[in-house]
Parts: sequence; C-alpha cells; structure tokens
Amino acid sequence: MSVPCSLSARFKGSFAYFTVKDRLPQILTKVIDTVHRTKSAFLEEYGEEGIEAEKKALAAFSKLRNELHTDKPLLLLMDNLPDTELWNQYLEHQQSLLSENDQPSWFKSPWLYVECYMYRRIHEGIVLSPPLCSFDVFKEVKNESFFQSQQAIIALCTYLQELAKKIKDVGEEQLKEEFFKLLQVSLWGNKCDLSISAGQDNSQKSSPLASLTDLQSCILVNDTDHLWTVLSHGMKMRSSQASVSRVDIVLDNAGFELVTDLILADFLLASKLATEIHFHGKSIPWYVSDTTKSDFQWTIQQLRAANHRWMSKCGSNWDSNLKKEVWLYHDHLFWTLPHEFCKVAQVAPDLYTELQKSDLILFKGDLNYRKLTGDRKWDFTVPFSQALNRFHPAPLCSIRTLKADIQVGLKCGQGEQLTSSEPTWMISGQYGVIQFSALI
Ligand SMILES: O=P(O)(O)OC[C@@]1(O)O[C@H](CO)[C@@H](O)[C@@H]1O
Ligand SMILES: [Mn+2]
Repeated sequence: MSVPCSLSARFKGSFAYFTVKDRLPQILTKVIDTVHRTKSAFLEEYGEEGIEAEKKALAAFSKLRNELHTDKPLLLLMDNLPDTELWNQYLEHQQSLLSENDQPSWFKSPWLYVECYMYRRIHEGIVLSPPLCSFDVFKEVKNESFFQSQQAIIALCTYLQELAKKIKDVGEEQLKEEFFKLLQVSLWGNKCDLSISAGQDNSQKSSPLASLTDLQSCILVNDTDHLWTVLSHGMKMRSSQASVSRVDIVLDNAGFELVTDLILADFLLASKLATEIHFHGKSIPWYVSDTTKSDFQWTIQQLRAANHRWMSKCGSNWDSNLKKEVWLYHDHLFWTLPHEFCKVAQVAPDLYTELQKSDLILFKGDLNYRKLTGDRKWDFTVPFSQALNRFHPAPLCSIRTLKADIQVGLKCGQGEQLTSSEPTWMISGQYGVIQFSALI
C-alpha cells in the first residue's frame, strides 16, 4: 500500500518547521537552565564528581542545541543502552532512503524522527554524565504541573468517590453516561502537555466536569458509542463465563492528564466494564511531560498522602489495585523509539503479542496519534483504519486533542471548513477526537 510522505521541517511554514526552528531549541534551553540550577544539589549529593558531571551534561546539551540550530547531520548514539542499536539502525535506514550526497538532518528528515531523536539525545547526555544517570531533566516541571492542578484533581476525586458509593445501583443508561463523561475528562486532560507549551505552565485550573457540555462540539470524531459497545458487550459475555476483560491505556502526560486516566481506569474496574487495566508508560524522560514509572508511582503516592479525604482515598485504592495486580504498569522501550506503530510487530514482537491480549487499547495524546498514523500528509477524509497501515493488535481508540497538523477520518469538507473558519484548529489543542478502529 502506498503512503503519503512524512511531515517534516523541510516544508517551510509548516508546524513541523516551526517546531524544529523554535520550539525544540526553547525546550533545550530550558533543559540547560534546569541542569545549571541543579548544580548545588549535585554538589551536595555527589561532591566534586557531581560538578564535573554537570559540566559534561551541559556541554553535551549545548552541542546538541548547536547541531539543531545549524541543521547538522544526525549522529549515531554513543551510549550503550538496550535501544542504542535500534536507534543507530534507524539512522542507517534513514540514510539509505537518501542519495549518497545527502545525510539525515534536523530540517530535512521526518519531523517525528528528529523530534524523538532530540529527547533520546538528551537522555544520552545524562547517561554519559555519571553519576547523574537517573536525573530526570523534566521532573521539576512535571511535578509543578501536578500541584498547579490541585483544585481540578480534588473535584475529580470527589466526583469519583461519590459515584463509587452508588455504582452498584446505577442502571445501564446512567453507566453509559458516566463513562462518556469520564472519557471526555480524559480527552480534555490531554490539553495539559508541557511539550506544546515548551515547558510553560499549562495545567488545569478549574473543574473539568463543568465545561464538558460546552466542549462537546469541539470533538470532531466521536466514536464513544463504539467503545461502549465493545466494553458493555464484554461485560455481558463475562457474567456468564467469568473471564477477564482487559483494557490497555497507552499513557501520555503526567500531571493532570495522568490523574484523568487513572480516574477513568478506576471507573472501568468499579463498574465492571473491565477486570484488568494495563498501563503503558515511557522508560525515559520524553516530550517533556510524558509519564515514566517514577511519575506514575509519585502521582499515586501524592494522592495517597494528600490532606484531602477523597484524594487520599483514590490514592490508596489505586495503590491496592497495583498490589492486587488488577492494575499493571509496563514500560516497553518501543514507546520511546522513533518508529511508527505499524512497525511494532517487526521491531518489538513481544510488545505486539502483549497488545494482542487486550480487548481494547486506548492511545492517549497527540504523539501517539502521530505514531498511529505515521505522521504523514494524509488527506482529512482517509479512513482511520487505512492510516493505521495494518497496525491492528486489538480494537483500538485514539483519544487526543489536536496539536499537530495531521487528522484523518473527517467528513467530506469538514477539514476545509475548519481551516477557513479557524486556521489554527489542528495545533491549538482546542479540538479533540475519540477515534475508534475495530479489528479488521
Ligand atoms: O503527545 P502529546 O503530549 O499530546 O503532545 C505532544 C506534542 O506537544 O508534541 C509535539 C510538538 O512538539 C506535538 O505534536 C504534540 O502536540
Ligand atoms: Mn506528551
């Protein structure tokens, strides 16, 4: 099957161009500033060795920023991590697509590749600066964004606990309504990412439940009914056979968005729409605010320890879900590779086999959407299942706010109409999709 070309900074004036030219250097500058500001903590923890490491990391990041600014060729990774070889093979593959005189570079290669590559090079800079190896350059902003969303988190935890009290008596119609509501909360939670805002505060300040009705018209594709059919069918089948219904959530951002995902996951178990939830996070710091294992655990511990009855109730329930293994956390290295998802079966067959066990996979966020659709110049009306390019481990759904200029599965004329009335509709995060594809 032929696929369109990749989005790339080589298209001047595109969002990819703007990202590589302005947003990525801004993020790198913030990284440099963070490491610099942490100097005294490094000194305290590791002595002189910490200071030497800080200098080494800063030199690596300044060099990286310079390579980016001047559109230098992309380089092989020099660390020795489990994914190093895969990254270096990917560079060779990109090279093989070019003529002999050309080399993959920041402003010429696919946007998805170079953007992922920047985060992997940041990680390399840290890993090659021992003893800083486990320092997360984005931890501080992720934690701040959690604290800045406190009121919204309290509102959600309170709502969930009130719902939990009556859940056994809730009829099918109301259950469906509650599911729709919490799914939308999780969708709009995706507005709060720190990559699009280049690390600036982008947290949820007010209760997200109050604005759902107003926001409904901003959901451009809403396949919630299909999701409901899959989940409620699973629930009915199970009552006769005592089997499991497994939902996988491929997580995106820590902070408020993660809490909305955990709230949804809690509801799926409490309502018996699912019996097992598998979360997939990132194994290295990624796209500023993406969730790592440490963010996942930290968030649950923060809730547990909170000085608010319903917040701490949520935290302790979630802790016990993990202990009972009805919630499971995975962080396969594939999620931080530059590959499109249609390559999972080939590059990470173990992950593909794991995903095939799912009854429904929810992919959160914009980057996952870009990877699902290959980050290509698709027409707006191309069916989602076609853009998936044969990636189909299980029924799946993308839940994303639009923050990159790619969107498929729209009605004829819908994209063009939005472009003329609201030129920034694809990158403003004001619109969203809940886009489903059944097994074919
Ligand atoms: O995956 P997320 O957190 O929803 O978004 C990540 C993101 O901000 O990073 C890219 C730009 O740098 C955009 O494509 C996208 O909006
Ligand atoms: Mn993200």
